Amino acid sequence: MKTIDELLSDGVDNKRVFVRADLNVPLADGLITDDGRIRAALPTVKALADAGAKVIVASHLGRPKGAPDLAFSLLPAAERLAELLGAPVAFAQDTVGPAAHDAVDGLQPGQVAVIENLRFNPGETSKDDTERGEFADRLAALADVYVGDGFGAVHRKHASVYDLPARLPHYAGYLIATEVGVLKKLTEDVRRPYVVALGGAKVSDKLAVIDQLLDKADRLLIGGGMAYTFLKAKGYEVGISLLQEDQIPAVTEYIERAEKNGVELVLPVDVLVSPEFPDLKAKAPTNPTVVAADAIPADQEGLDIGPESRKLYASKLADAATVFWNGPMGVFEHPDYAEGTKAVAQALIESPGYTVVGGGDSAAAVRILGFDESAFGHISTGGGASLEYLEGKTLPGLAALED
Ligand SMILES: Nc1ncnc2c1ncn2[C@@H]1O[C@H](COP(=O)(O)OP(=O)(O)OP(=O)(O)O)[C@@H](O)[C@H]1O
Ligand SMILES: O=C(O)[C@H](O)COP(=O)(O)O
Repeated sequence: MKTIDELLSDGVDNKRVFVRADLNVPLADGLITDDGRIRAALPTVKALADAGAKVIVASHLGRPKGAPDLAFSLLPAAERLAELLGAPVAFAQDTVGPAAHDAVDGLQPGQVAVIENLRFNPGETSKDDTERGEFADRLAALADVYVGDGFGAVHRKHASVYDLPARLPHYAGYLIATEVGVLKKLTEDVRRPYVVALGGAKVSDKLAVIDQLLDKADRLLIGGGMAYTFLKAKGYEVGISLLQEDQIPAVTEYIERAEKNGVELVLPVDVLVSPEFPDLKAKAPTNPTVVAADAIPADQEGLDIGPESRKLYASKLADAATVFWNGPMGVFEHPDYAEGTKAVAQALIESPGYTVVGGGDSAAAVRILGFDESAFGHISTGGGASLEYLEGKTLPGLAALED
């Protein structure tokens, strides 16, 4: 993989450089609630601008349906990028149309433009190679060189991630180089005990990584919405908690394999329950009840790990030499259900080992809950991407930068 340093040493003065970043930041009422991914894009954008390139920054935001939808405009991200760069950033209201070409044509060496959300075009995410290729051709017309730096999206076989680099000289940006370096350590020469904490809501997305980790990790802590599928597989009732019924056979096999492989699989011993999902906007108090994990009432939903589980998980993290954590332990967006996630974050901070936070919502949770980012070994910008890397999958956005 050629890196941006090679590009910079060859010289980029006056060249149009397309940077595929991941500026997919969480928004509430049009305001960015966590700008971590924009800050993570800065080293590459700055280095290129400082070297005199005309920098075109492109990204997706959310999952619009292949057509313009202002709720998913990249404008707030472009404005934040300008603030962080301390320099004006042009914004094009389309992606490959006249506005994008005007914005690029108007760039002087050292200036930056952001083009509108790539996913406003059906070609970006199309499963059809020709449709994706046609969109990639139109993107390629904007630039002379491609820099892949959107680590959070490298697991997507999308036009700007996979097809575009094949059409331009391509290089990996600083963020991708850093992220891959860290994850490589976890797959190659991990220091033990290696403890993995998994939570969040997307059980089916995370099953494949559990499958892999059963051969690699020494201890696996399960929390968040996915814990209830495990508790159900153990024969407990889970009330109206998040449950992926169809995954129970797979999870049952994992529980058996963990035992066989000597992997310690740790499940919550108590949980916080409530009759309904909390209002994440108003955040009104909900008076949750603590119940044992095997005694969840039929009409209640488990929304966080309980106080005994918090202590248990912290103790299981205390002697780790390496920790990988992905997915919040509860519905941390509501203060009544943030304690489990806080306890795990705190345990990582106190851990003497090397700690990696695996992206997406967990990284946002760390920052939103007020933890100091520098207290963690590495906070990845990619949730799904880091998990797929650990699964050992070929990631389209990395493969495309390799040849
Ligand atoms: N017990 C629970 N019931 C329902 N939802 C939960 C529960 N615990 C956590 N969540 C939700 O899980 C969501 C995060 O899950 P997700 O799987 O997306 O995490 P992630 O892997 O960090 O993020 P990403 O996939 O975006 O990188 C949060 O919005 C949180 O509210
Ligand atoms: O948030 C993410 O994990 C990345 O930006 C990828 O977004 P996606 O899951 O919508 O492809």
